[in-house]
Amino acid sequence: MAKINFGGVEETVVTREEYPLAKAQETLKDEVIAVIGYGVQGPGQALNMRDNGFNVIVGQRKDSPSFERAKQDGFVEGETLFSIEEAAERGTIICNLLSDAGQIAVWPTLKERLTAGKTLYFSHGFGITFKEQTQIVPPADVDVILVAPKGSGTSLRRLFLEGGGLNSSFAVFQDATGKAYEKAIAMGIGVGSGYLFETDFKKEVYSDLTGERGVLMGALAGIIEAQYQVLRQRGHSPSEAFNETVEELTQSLVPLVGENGMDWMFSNCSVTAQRGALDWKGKFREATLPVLNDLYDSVASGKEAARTIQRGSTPGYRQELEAELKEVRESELWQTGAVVRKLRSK
Ligand SMILES: NC(=O)C1=CN([C@@H]2O[C@H](COP(=O)(O)OP(=O)(O)OC[C@H]3O[C@@H](n4cnc5c(N)ncnc54)[C@H](O)[C@@H]3O)[C@@H](O)[C@H]2O)C=CC1
Ligand SMILES: CC(=O)[C@](C)(O)C(=O)O
Ligand SMILES: [Mg+2]
Ligand SMILES: [Mg+2]
Repeated sequence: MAKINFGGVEETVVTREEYPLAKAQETLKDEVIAVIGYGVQGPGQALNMRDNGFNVIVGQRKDSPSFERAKQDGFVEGETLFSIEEAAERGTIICNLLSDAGQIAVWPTLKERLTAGKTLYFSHGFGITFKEQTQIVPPADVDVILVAPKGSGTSLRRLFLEGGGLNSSFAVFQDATGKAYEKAIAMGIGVGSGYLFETDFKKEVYSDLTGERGVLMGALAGIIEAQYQVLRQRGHSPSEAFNETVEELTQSLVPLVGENGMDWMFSNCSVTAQRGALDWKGKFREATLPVLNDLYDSVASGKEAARTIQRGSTPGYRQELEAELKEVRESELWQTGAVVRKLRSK
């Protein structure tokens, strides 16, 4: 296991060089990997594992669009595609890739089929960490492991097809067989991870829920809306407000941050921009710190989990969610975005 120094702090990281695919195949050669749930992570992980030569079956509610999608992806009903019950019965590694709220309803079904020596796999620390709310308490004689790709299942698949890998966190919650750690790493390689960063279930879910509610999604969407609103109210046209808020961010500046860091992006902008950005970044940091601390408290207290579960188990919730997304899509800001996206010259 490589020890890598991150800005002065040493952490354990597994690389594909030290744990090559052939080794992962050897570790898991006798396993039947049952991917339960075929939403976003399900397809990404199942297809990558299948292409990597693992024995993969899918369990999904019959008569659902996702069941049809699994068929279209080449899983064959009765051979590699089953009901959730049957896949869980057949699987020796049961990958719980249902939505976090959906995992609660299905847990009794999975638990019954988690016989001694099997492995329960998650891509989120949610169900285990918030066990008071989810009632997900695995039997003591099974291994419980986690591989959480740090990105969308869509990106996991796309990167894999391009020959790359998305980095993932991995963790062991329960090691009944003495092989849980090895299995977690092998699964991480199997699903198409690049590098694997060691964590625990609680740290994974706390950081993940904070990240997606914060900078990655919630804060990003909120700050974009705020700046667009200010520019529009001060008389700027939709296209100008959008270009200076989103288009330049995604097309020019954030790729530079990804390439070589914040200072690299800054140094590729004018000194005027650099002066202003350095002066204002502190104000934005101080303004958002209390919000981010509130957010972390809400995650750590279980409030965010409670809301996820409460909303996620309400009938018709997916339609409600879609209606909320539609409102975003149909706002002037994102309608402008749709037009601006068509005006990209490639
Ligand atoms: N979406 C992503 O790319 C990422 C997701 N994760 C984690 O991976 C896991 C799976 O997430 P997603 O793929 O987003 O899930 P999802 O929200 O797309 O749902 C997965 C599947 O669960 C099924 N399902 C939901 N409720 C059910 C119920 N009551 N009974 C039977 N089936 C039910 C749905 O039909 C769907 O096929 C979660 O723990 C999530 O936090 C981790 C990293 C990224
Ligand atoms: C894609 C991902 O890693 C997220 C944002 O945490 C999620 O979809 O839950
Ligand atoms: Mg995440
Ligand atoms: Mg998440």
